[in-house]
Amino acid sequence: MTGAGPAGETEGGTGTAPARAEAVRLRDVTHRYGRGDRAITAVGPIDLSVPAGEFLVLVGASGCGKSTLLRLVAGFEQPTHGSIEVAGAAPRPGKAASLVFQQPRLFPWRTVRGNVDLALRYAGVARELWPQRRAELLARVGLEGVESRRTWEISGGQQQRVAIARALAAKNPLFLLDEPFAALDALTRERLQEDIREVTDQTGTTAVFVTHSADEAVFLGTRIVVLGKRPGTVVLDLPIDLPRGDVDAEQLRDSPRFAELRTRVAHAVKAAAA
Ligand SMILES: Nc1ncnc2c1ncn2[C@@H]1O[C@H](COP(=O)(O)OP(=O)(O)OP(=O)(O)O)[C@@H](O)[C@H]1O
Repeated sequence: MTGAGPAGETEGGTGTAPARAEAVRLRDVTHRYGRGDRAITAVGPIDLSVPAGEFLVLVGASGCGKSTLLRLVAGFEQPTHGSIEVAGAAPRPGKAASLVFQQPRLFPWRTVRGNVDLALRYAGVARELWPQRRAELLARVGLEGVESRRTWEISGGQQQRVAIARALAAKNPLFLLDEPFAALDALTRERLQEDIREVTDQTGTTAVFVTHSADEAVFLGTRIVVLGKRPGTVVLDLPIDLPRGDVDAEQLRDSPRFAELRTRVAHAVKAAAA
């Protein structure tokens, strides 16, 4: 990775590993809402480079501009200043990335099957391949056996799994996730954290994930960026050196290194918000 903001603290090696392709690049990005006296600067200036395959977690106090940053990367907003590239080009709304929000945003009149099939249709998958792809996706997110249910007949955690399956359907190399597990109970949240960690590791998907939780950030991220209070700039850019791949999640959460990193992140968030 490269590029904390000028005031930011950056950690990590000097980089002898071969350079990975750049999934996302923000150059001197600032975003303001409104005009004149009513204008507020939501975020920036920010310089950030996200290599392909990284799981970047954005943490920061409420209102510091995390969601704004995600919307900019998704192409839903144009930065007031600076530039953004996703895979080397300006982000195209709806095409740049797959998005997962706090609310699953499913189509309630459709079944689980119908919701996933719609995503496959949007992704341009040939209809004859849908049953096989759908089965793969539902197995991947641990949702076998509920295909025929309407979305209101399954739990909140299952609904979020459908949302993740839909996001995976597009085979998009970039995932943007805005507090996707915030509304779930602690146990379901932990299970989904484990699943999204595994799925992104296995598929090599680049992720930018927004959360308020230092715990969630340390468990998920290969790198954590803490934003200061509005307008958010990078105050800490921390590579996470916890093991990836086939790990025992419980052991990982209980490890001294995990606790150390969690404290570090929590302190940085608190100090930045003060
Ligand atoms: N569409 C908008 N129009 C005007 N102001 C906005 C708009 N969206 C966000 N803001 C303001 O920009 C600032 C940053 O908001 P944003 O939602 O990006 O922060 P956040 O860090 O994601 O907050 P939270 O953690 O509470 O979700 C806030 O002051 C917010 O009120």
